[in-house]
Amino acid sequence: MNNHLSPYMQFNRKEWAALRNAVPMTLSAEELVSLQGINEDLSIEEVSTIYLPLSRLLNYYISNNFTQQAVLSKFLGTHHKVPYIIGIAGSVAVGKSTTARVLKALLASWPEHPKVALVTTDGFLHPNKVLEERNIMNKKGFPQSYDVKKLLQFVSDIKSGVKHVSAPVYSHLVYDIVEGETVEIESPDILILEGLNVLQSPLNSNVANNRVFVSDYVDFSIYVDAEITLLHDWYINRFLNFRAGAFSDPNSYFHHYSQISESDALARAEKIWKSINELNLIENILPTRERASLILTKGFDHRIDSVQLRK
Ligand SMILES: Nc1ncnc2c1ncn2[C@@H]1O[C@H](COP(=O)(O)OP(=O)(O)O)[C@@H](O)[C@H]1O
Ligand SMILES: CC(C)(COP(=O)(O)O)[C@@H](O)C(=O)NCCC(=O)O
Repeated sequence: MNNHLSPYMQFNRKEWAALRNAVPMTLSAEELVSLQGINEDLSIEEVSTIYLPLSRLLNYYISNNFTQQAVLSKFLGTHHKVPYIIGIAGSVAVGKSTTARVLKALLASWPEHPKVALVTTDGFLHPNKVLEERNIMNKKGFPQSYDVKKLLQFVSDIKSGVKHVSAPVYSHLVYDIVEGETVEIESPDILILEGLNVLQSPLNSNVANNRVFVSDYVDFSIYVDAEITLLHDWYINRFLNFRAGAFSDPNSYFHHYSQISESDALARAEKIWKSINELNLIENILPTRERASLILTKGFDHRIDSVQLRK
């Protein structure tokens, strides 16, 4: 059902899936296997019902953008080619990185084989050392925990056509920035920028008098949404999975949680969710949802129930 006053066209799962029929799409057996490697819980039905039509839609937008750039090149008499940036935002544990990795694989499998790079904004968090000095370890993921200036410089370099750009790396397992590790970006056609802050504005950033937003550089933005109770469950599950994987790895931040009882670890995870991630969602992430070009709303089991596309 479409509400005339809403800036979005609304599709339920069935309506969105039907769009796929208008443009037949197939994936090779090899491509399906490689997608399953991204996340073993990701269903292939979900990929073909939701993510394939989405990648098809993005393909249209991106082709259109590249055609416009070719027009500009003709007009200016120069070679004008700038990467297309797709932003993916949403709560901690909603599935941003899984969505980003699926889209990366699908976009790269088009016949044109565009070069797709993926960067997560976690890499632009201040290292734990700085968060500790500033006494904001309990604000990790909040606007003040990011080096926004560095992040803006990164996206600005990409959009200015700088050929070689590098981004710092964050590890969930180490629970910190990995010193000396970077992702190297070499003139991609498409950059997927994933993180809870990609739609945030200077109003909640830590750069005084800054008038530029990360989203100013984003061509198409996706907000992945779900009810808080589901997000809570997905966060706790992921925490317990990290804990289970950390029993034998003393370098993992979660190793500590593998040394205490499961119920104590669970109580700790509940507390972190409530006092940090849920609070951040309500104060800083959810208010950015209506700035997105597209909203994917998940239900039980990460199944996408509805899609809203900006008119
Ligand atoms: N489409 C999906 N189907 C099944 N499980 C998923 C899906 N997307 C994410 N998950 C699971 O949900 C949890 C959070 O996903 P993740 O991609 O790490 O979220 P985020 O990057 O938003 O923090 C992980 O345990 C992941 O395996
Ligand atoms: C590093 C993060 C801010 C990033 O979020 P994500 O990539 O999981 O969406 C988050 O995972 C986090 O560590 N939050 C702080 C509280 C905690 O969960 O430990």
